[in-house]
Amino acid sequence: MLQAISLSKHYQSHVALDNLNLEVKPGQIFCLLGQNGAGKTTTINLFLGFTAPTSGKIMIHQKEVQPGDAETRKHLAYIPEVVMLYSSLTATENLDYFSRLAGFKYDKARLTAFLSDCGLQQEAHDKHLSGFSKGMRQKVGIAIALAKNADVILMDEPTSGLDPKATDEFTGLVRELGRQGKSVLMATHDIFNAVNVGARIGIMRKGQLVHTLNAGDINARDLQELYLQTI
Ligand SMILES: Nc1ncnc2c1ncn2[C@@H]1O[C@H](COP(=O)(O)OP(=O)(O)OP(=O)(O)O)[C@@H](O)[C@H]1O
Repeated sequence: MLQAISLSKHYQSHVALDNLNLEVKPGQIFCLLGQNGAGKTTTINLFLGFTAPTSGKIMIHQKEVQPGDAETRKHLAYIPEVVMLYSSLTATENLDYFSRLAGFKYDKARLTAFLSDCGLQQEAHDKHLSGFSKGMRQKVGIAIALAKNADVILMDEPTSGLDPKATDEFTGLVRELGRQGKSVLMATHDIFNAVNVGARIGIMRKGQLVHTLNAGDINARDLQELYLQTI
């Protein structure tokens, strides 16, 4: 479980996050919406322990996150807008390498199963990443998160630049992560996708979480209207 408690982050006199409270339960997908500069990436970076809060607390499984803390990082996986992988290695080699870094050693059959479960076509498994589309890289990124056995997955605009089919496939994978009991916090600009995938939706403005709602209680059109009124 993820919690932000009265979380604030200041950069000199600039307030990037202002007393943010949010919770993502196991199996829950939480989509964070907000204009450029609203504070979504700052929130994710604080959960990742990349930077320290000015005040307030970040909790992962009831344990406070300290910047650079290896213990809490074990539970986390991160899917950024562009997943950084080794272009000169194949999909299987990347998965093997990052799994080992996280302390897991899998045989070839298991590595293949992770990649297939994430929808990467078999013929791509042993190809170098240099020829992969963004959607294919995102699938390898999710496979790494699964292989790492992370139960908290943080995503920063993971569908930006994906075509509608790749976005739909990605959405299916994220829903599956939720079914497996993972907590997913996703920053996105994609209102339709947020309604489609998100159990909870938060709208941020100027570092504050202004609205939190259930995806089931709103359609994309009404959410867009609320979003435009909010920002
Ligand atoms: N390292 C930094 N130093 C100074 N200001 C920063 C730093 N990082 C972020 N900010 C500022 O904090 C605010 C929040 O930025 P953040 O990147 O979290 O927004 P965002 O909602 O993720 O935006 P986007 O949708 O463009 O990714 C912005 O005003 C940004 O300029």
